[in-house]
Amino acid sequence: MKPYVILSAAMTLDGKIATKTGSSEISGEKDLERVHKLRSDMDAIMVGIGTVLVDDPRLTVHKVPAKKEDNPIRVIVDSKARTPLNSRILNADAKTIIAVGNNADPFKINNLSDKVDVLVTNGEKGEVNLMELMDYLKNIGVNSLMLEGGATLNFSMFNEGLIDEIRVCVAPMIAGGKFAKTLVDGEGFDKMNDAVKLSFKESYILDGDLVLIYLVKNFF
Ligand SMILES: NC(=O)c1ccc[n+]([C@@H]2O[C@H](COP(=O)([O-])OP(=O)(O)OC[C@H]3O[C@@H](n4cnc5c(N)ncnc54)[C@H](O)[C@@H]3O)[C@@H](O)[C@H]2O)c1
Ligand SMILES: Nc1nc(=O)c(N)c(NC[C@H](O)[C@H](O)[C@H](O)COP(=O)(O)O)[nH]1
Repeated sequence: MKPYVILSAAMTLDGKIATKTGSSEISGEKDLERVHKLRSDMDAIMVGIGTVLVDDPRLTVHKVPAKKEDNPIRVIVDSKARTPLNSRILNADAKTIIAVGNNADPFKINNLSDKVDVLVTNGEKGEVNLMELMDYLKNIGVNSLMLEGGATLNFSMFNEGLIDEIRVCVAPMIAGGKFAKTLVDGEGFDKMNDAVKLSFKESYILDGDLVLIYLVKNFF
């Protein structure tokens, strides 16, 4: 069992979601409003620890008018319980769940547990078991989940067949750089035959940004 998962991201025309230094202001104002409306429509929002460490995101609805109840549950994929104790995702603006791996330091888990819910999962090599996390979320009533990156987590989620839909903003910019993060990094697939297949659903322009929506053809 799993929630319906929408991958939401903004990238430059050359597919980068951040520069090599981690700078990632890509969407225009109109597009950010679209993303925050989507946040308010979803039960939960998930990012990887890499994104928490670089961006210190709030993961709340703050670009369109909203009440506290409109904020989705925040889910962090954090194998080693490295979330800093002063991170904004630990504030009281929304419920937060931190999923860790089975090798995470019990002391760090305890510190995080004082502030938010911590779920210990049994993934390979101490990583977060994403299937187990999806099952847990669905069981607590999360029917829709917005995946907001980053590049590494996006690949794992595709690799395990857990993404249903993609909504990506393509901004009229080129960032370049072989060390810049792309929409999907991770190990990648060996053969184009193994690439995730998509079907086009919709596209539109918001100021200069192109919004593309695709459905994932899952064969799992
Ligand atoms: N433009 C956008 O839409 C957008 C959105 C989100 C993030 N970003 C950018 O992406 C960058 C961060 O991406 P990233 O790839 O470094 O980090 P990430 O956010 O993808 O986090 C990856 C980390 O999660 C942990 N993890 C635990 N279990 C895992 C599993 N099963 N699979 C994968 N990861 C697992 C690992 O420690 C791994 O290194 C930042 O620069 C951020 O600004 C951009
Ligand atoms: N759609 C989109 N356009 C962007 O230009 C951008 N940088 C992100 N990136 C998403 C990522 O998860 C960021 O970390 C949060 O957007 C941080 O900001 P918040 O405080 O949560 O609003 N997403």
